[in-house]
Amino acid sequence: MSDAPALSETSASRPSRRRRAAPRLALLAGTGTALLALALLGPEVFDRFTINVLTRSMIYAMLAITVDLLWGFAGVLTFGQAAFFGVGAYATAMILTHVGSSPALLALALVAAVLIPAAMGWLVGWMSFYHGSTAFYATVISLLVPIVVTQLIYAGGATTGSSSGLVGYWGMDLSLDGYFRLAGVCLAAMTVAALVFVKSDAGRVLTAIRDNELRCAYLGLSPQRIKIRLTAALGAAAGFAGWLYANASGVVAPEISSFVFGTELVVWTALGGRATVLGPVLGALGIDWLSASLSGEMPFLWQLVIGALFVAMIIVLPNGLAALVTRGFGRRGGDPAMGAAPPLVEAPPAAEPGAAPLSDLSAPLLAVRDLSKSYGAHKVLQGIDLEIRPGELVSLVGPNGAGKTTLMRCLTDGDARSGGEAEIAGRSIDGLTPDRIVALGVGRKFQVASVFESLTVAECLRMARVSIDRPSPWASAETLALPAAAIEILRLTGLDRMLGAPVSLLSHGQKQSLELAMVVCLEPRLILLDEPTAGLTKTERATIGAVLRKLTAELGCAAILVEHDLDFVRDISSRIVVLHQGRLVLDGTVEAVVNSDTVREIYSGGGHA
Ligand SMILES: Nc1ncnc2c1ncn2[C@@H]1O[C@H](COP(=O)(O)OP(=O)(O)OP(=O)(O)O)[C@@H](O)[C@H]1O
Repeated sequence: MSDAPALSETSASRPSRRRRAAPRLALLAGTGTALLALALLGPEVFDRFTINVLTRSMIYAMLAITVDLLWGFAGVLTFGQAAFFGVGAYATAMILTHVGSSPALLALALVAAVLIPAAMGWLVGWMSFYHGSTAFYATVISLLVPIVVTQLIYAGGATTGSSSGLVGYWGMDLSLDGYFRLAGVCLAAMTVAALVFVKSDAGRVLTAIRDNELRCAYLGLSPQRIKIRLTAALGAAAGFAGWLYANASGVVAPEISSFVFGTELVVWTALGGRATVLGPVLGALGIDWLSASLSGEMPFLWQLVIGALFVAMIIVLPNGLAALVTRGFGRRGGDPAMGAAPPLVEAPPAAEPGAAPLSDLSAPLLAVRDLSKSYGAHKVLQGIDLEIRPGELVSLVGPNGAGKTTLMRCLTDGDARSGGEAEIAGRSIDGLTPDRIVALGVGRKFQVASVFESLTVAECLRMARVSIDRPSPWASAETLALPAAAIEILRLTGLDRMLGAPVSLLSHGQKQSLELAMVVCLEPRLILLDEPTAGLTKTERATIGAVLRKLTAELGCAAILVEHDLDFVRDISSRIVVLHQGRLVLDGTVEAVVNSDTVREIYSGGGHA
């Protein structure tokens, strides 16, 4: 793919890419070096009390990074990471207490401390993110899991040590300084790995999910599956931190798996700086160390002081401590259109999507029979029969509330309709989730532009290709490889000169065009467009019309266009279908429908069923 010829490259893109890569590398190198220096030189500088406290704080900081990846980057507010940490620590302490201590048993404890929380994380993820669950439900589960784990520890008797915990077992043969250095090196490694991951293309997927889960699903991704895997992986990382903690502290107690500790982790992450990686590290190190120091010096006042400090920090540094450190790194330039972006290149055509290949081009790409949809007793769609073939541009018109958007939903979510059949390229969509229907070759553009507000134009387009080009978990692709049709949309709308611009700065029309380009990036065979020209200028409308005509007439896609602008519909459609009060009342050529008395009656307010 990288051999493909460069089709477009703004004069600013290459130099600015270098400009932006430098601060990123500086941030990585600076963070890694600072943490390694702390790990290696700390024992020479600090007293024993500080070394003791900071060893624990650094382990907590590793745990806080897992909270940040889930909450800051993927948008899943979690109080449950303490449970995975506790399970890892207890698995270690129980093996070392009840089985014995040897290098082999320490290794066994490490395996158990990672695998058990990973399996638990997968189960918790599955319960939290099953199809149809809500963010609130996931957060409630994350509160319940630490409560259940803590209760199991209390009920465990001599096996878990109940409320007294476990103490007196032999961990690794390391001195206090040795544990400090080990914790510091592990924290440095985890921080750098997390920073590399969140800046990679795979890491951007988490931000995309946080921004707009529905759009992710309609780009062929499964946010549920991704979040389940993330929960399992971060459960394993928290378990590893638990293993280190059990070794370093020589004691485990039920409090380390409690939701109170889970909540503290969230507070540290928020005060340090959510979605920054550095934030949770600074938050955990700073607040845990400060709490430990103040609690010794002011046993009755320290919580009041810490509370006042929290309030002051929220007012003075709403973006967290990390904002102080990262202020000089990676700031975007003043002109959004001149932001860094990889050069555009043409991508080779993707492999045939999952649906049966269309050997006969006259065979329907979409076949709908007797489709119906009701909300309770309210029948929104009834007896819809529709067939669409490759190359057709079918406009779906009808007054407000006729059921047009509902029909689009029923064609892109296999669970949405109440009755009837719908097939894409001969394959029933029964029970298929939107991402699986996208894999059959369907692209959907929503009525209100559905893009990713926290990303740049180029990053949005890259997300649109993730289901086709597997993203790297440690790097950002050097080029932006898109289908020729998507590149043409970008050129016609001028977005090719704004690839580095943050989406939040785009106009309404630019967002509509960007979403259309993202849908076209999927190389769909059937495109569903819900009012793509709403709010656009005449020129922008003409551009979208030209693109749609090319996609259907020249490239053989089929398209269903929901549109209120009848002049636009007349100009570009090959067929018009009229929906009225949930029924398909007309299906014919442009001339036949436009001149029909039924349409005049419907649009003049008559035509009630
Ligand atoms: N989630 C829902 N629950 C209950 N009723 C709904 C729901 N979604 C849509 N409806 C109803 O279904 C009917 C059709 O709505 P729909 O949005 O599909 O119409 P439309 O033709 O797309 O209208 P518009 O042109 O205004 O977008 C409306 O009466 C609407 O109130």
